[in-house]
Formats: sequence, structure tokens, C-alpha cells
Amino acid sequence: MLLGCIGDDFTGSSDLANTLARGGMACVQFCGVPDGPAPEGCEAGIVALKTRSVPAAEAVAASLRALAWLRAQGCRQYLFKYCSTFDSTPEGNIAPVARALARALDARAVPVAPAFPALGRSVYQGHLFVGDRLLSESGMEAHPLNPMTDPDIRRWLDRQGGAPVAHLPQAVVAAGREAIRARLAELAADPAPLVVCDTVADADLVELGAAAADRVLLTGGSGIALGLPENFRAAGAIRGGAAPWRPVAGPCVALSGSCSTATRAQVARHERDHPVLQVSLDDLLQGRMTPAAAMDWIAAHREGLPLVSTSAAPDAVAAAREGRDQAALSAAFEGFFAELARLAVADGTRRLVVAGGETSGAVVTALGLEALEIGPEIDPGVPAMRTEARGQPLGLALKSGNFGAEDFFAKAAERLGR
Ligand SMILES: Nc1ncnc2c1ncn2[C@@H]1O[C@H](COP(=O)(O)OP(=O)(O)O)[C@@H](O)[C@H]1O
Ligand SMILES: O=C(O)[C@@H](O)C(=O)COP(=O)(O)O
Repeated sequence: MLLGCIGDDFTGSSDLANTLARGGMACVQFCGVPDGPAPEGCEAGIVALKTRSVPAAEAVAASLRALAWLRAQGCRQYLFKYCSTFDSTPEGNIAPVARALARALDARAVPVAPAFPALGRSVYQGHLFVGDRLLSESGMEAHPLNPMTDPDIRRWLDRQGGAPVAHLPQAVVAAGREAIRARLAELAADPAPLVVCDTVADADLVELGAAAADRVLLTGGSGIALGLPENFRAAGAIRGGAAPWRPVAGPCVALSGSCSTATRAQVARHERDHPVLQVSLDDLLQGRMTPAAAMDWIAAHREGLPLVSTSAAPDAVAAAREGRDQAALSAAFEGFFAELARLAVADGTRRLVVAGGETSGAVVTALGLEALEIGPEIDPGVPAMRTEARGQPLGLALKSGNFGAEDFFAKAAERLGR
């Protein structure tokens, strides 16, 4: 294995796998730290963890376990993947994990590059934008788990603790790979290992990737991976590319626990032509809706591409959060989807479309999936994936909350089966 990646959630990991696969690397997404060695021919391994919203110490420990496994596979370079909207809280987990990985690898001047320009996320003057809005005015300030209330990535990382953060300004990035390499080398003399990198276009990320060919650790959104396959190709290290996609036929179910603006529009669009079961927190807490009842509803709507959703608008999310323990709240939603996914697959579902990172993590973990093959891109940042569940092929699309066109659910179902 050439490139060892650690993703802090499952959708984000599939976004990264998508970028690397499109760059020509043979990729496998692992669901948690594998027990055995990576499959033959795997050039980029992405260990997907569910560490975005757990206590920082837990995230650090799990990430170090993933790193140890990736090191045992002989990787030359490591990448810590987090969200392009920098999903985290003042307590962590991006800085604590990045710093722990840097310490373990003795890495200095570690780039922090959440930008994903194709989807409008850019970093300028150390601030993260979504389209023409600052992150804190983009809708992410109302995220159920990690409200992003400060767009200054340097300040946000400072709040998460550790040494002061450095900044690589746009003027240096625009000057190209040699200028970036030189500046990172200067910054490496300083003990502060994290360097927030201004990157406003794919070309910036490609230059940053090229400049970082010899850096042992990178961190960022999937954009940071845009330039990396070329480094390995130039070194003559890439052989294969992905195996051909094998479509998966059979019943399809969609599950949505994401409350993002994009997902809510996709749920509304799906509802125009397909059956949607909308489930509220009260439904779950008062036992009006259970996984078994939702499964009955799915069975009755098999032909129509059924979608079960808890996606809710910011006011409903705020009301649900009010005075409640966050972990218990998440457990209620995620436990519901986890059990429902188990029932749906046991009932013969062969294509599963899931919206939301935490939701996807809960579903994939509940299904006990081990490794995912990466197929064609459905929408930017979302690949079709294939695995085995209960001895049968399972097509899987794990959609990041904010990704995908309005017709995503129907499109994903069709792509998995094509
Ligand atoms: N109706 C709701 N009210 C409050 N919180 C919700 C609701 N539905 C889902 N959630 C919570 O929101 C979280 C969404 O996170 P996630 O699945 O990662 O979506 P995204 O990818 O948009 O961040 C879930 O883990 C769940 O705990
Ligand atoms: O970088 C991104 O935006 C995605 O890859 C990602 O991490 C998405 O996470 P969720 O929005 O929580 O699904």
C-alpha cells in the first residue's frame, strides 16, 4: 500500500476514496481497522472510523490504531481526512487527532486543507467559505452535532488546543509547488506542526499535493488528495487502477438521518415521486415508530424506492436538542437506522443509499461490513460502492450530508444497479 488514509467518518472516507480512484489509484475503503492484511493490489487504503463526534481521547486512540495498521501495510504517506466544512467542536477532534498523528510520525509543517472547490468550499485568509458565504453563515452553524460558528480555521484549531497554528497564504500557494515546498520547509523548523493552507481552486490543491510529495502526513478534505496520485505515478509506483464496476441488482432502500440543507431538499424532491416515511424524535421516543414498523412500511412500498428519513429543519433540530443529552439523542436516531438497515438487508435489500456521515457510520457498523470496493461517481464526492453482506452482493452509496443533486436518491439507486 502506498497511501494510508484515516477518515473521521464513513461518507467522508468514501468521498476521499472517490477522488483517489478517479486519480487512478486502486482503492479500498475499510470499515474500521481491519484484523488482517490489506488485499493484494490495494494502493490507497482508507480506514473509515466513526470518530468525528466522539470524545477527543477516543478519536485519538482509534486514529492511532488505524495508523499502526496502515504503517504495517508499508505506506509511504498518510492522510487524515475530515470534513470540507471542518465539522468539529471547540473540544476537538481535528487538532487533537492531527497532532497525535504528527507526533507518531514525527511530521512537521502538516498541511490543514479542508477546501473542496468543486463543491464551493474554499479557504482564503485562513477562513473557510461555502460558496460566497462564510462557513458560519452557510447553514453549518445549525448542524445538530457540531455547529460551525467560527469560519477562522486557525482560531478554531487554536480552541482545540496545542501549539499555535501557522498559515500558508494564497499568494504563496498561487506561486506554485516550489514556493509552497520552500515555505513548508521553513515552517518545519518551528515546532508548530499544523499549517492552515489557503486553497481556492483545484489547481491550488494540485500544487499543494505536488509540493507535499515528500511530506509524511497531510490532513484535509478530499481536495487535498487531488494531486497525490500523480506523485505516485511519477515515482512509477502506481500499477493498476480500479477493477471494473460490477453493478448490483435487487431491492433498494434509502435512509436519511442528515439534516443538512442539501439533504432536506433531496428528501423533499424524492417525496414528489416516491414513498417517504418521515420519522420524528417524538415518534422514536414514544415508541410510535420502531425499526420493525419502518421495515413493514418498506416492505409495503418495495417497488417505489422507499426512503425513511428523520431529516428535519433547523428549528425542529434545535427543539429536539433543547435540554437533551447529545449522545443519547444521536443514539436514538442512529440506533433506529442501524437496526432498520439490518432488517432491510435481512429482508433482501441489495442496494442501500444512506445520507449523513454519522448515520452511514451507524448503518455500516451495524451491518458488520469489512471492506468496500469503489465504483463510479454518482455525484461529486459520492461513489457507488460494492461489498458483501450476508453472503450476497450489496450496493452502497454513502452520501455526505451536503453533497448530491436534488434527485440524488433516485440517481444513486439507478447508478448502483447500472
Ligand atoms: N430530526 C432530528 N432532530 C435532531 N437531530 C437529528 C434528527 N435527525 C437526525 N439527527 C441527528 O443528526 C445527526 C446527523 O448527522 P449525520 O448523519 O452525520 O449527517 P450530516 O452528514 O448531515 O452531518 C445524526 O447523527 C442524528 O443524531
Ligand atoms: O468533506 C466533506 O464534505 C465530506 O467528505 C464529509 O466529510 C462529509 O461529512 P458529512 O457531511 O457529515 O456526511
